[in-house]
Amino acid sequence: MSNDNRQEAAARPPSGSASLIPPPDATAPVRHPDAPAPGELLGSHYEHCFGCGGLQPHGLHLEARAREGVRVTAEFTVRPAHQGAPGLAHGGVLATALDETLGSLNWLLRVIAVTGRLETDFVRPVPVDSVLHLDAEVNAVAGRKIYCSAVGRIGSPEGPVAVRASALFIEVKVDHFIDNGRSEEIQAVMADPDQVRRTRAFEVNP
Ligand SMILES: CCCCCCCCCC(=O)SCCNC(=O)CCNC(=O)[C@H](O)C(C)(C)COP(=O)(O)OP(=O)(O)OC[C@H]1O[C@@H](n2cnc3c(N)ncnc32)[C@H](O)[C@@H]1OP(=O)(O)O
Repeated sequence: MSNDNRQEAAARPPSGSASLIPPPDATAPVRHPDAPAPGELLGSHYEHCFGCGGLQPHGLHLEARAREGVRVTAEFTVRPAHQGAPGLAHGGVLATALDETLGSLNWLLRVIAVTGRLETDFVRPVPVDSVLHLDAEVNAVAGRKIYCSAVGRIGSPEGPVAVRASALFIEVKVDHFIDNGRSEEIQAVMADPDQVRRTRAFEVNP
């Protein structure tokens, strides 16, 4: 793709399916009064998470930071282990970085929500050793449905757009994990007061 065509693609709004368009009765997202302050690092929701967990040796180690409103930013350094084509990031890894950044918006709403749908536009290849600057926000909420979007830019927050995503997150109860997760990990989490505290931080009515 030529540079002109890439610029045009970056300027285009993401082409989303109908289920990613908020319904007419959707409302603006509300930042929870106890949400982390703008500028604060959000921390990991689960230390073994592939996206953000510090104890996950194969993970992306994303660290998201709260911003004003219902918005977060994160940086992701593309390592050789993240390659798809020679010297370039794998698209699935980039989608994971977007998914994790979008998931961290949970901290600002203080709800527990999982990805129902994630649509990604890959606008430009991302070379190994690039730092991808991710910026995600919640656009609207309708009942349990959280409509959000994210963009990733190469090299700086003002750098060229490489990826965009639109997503629908669905609010769930803690039981979603207890009922569906492997019992080994669920029991380990429940026995760890720090992990219980982290999970509680997402709940509006703990
Ligand atoms: C402790 C904090 C944890 C934070 C984790 C963040 C990590 C990063 C984010 C992730 O990667 S999460 C992991 C990947 N996602 C999943 O594993 C979710 C798997 N899917 C499910 O468990 C269920 O399908 C889901 C909970 C999403 C929905 O099932 P439910 O039975 O609760 O809801 P339901 O199917 O009734 O749908 C509720 C509404 O959402 C809509 N919906 C659900 N899935 C949709 C979908 N895929 N596309 C469009 N709309 C969808 C659905 O149409 C409906 O709309 P209406 O209320 O208007 O009728």
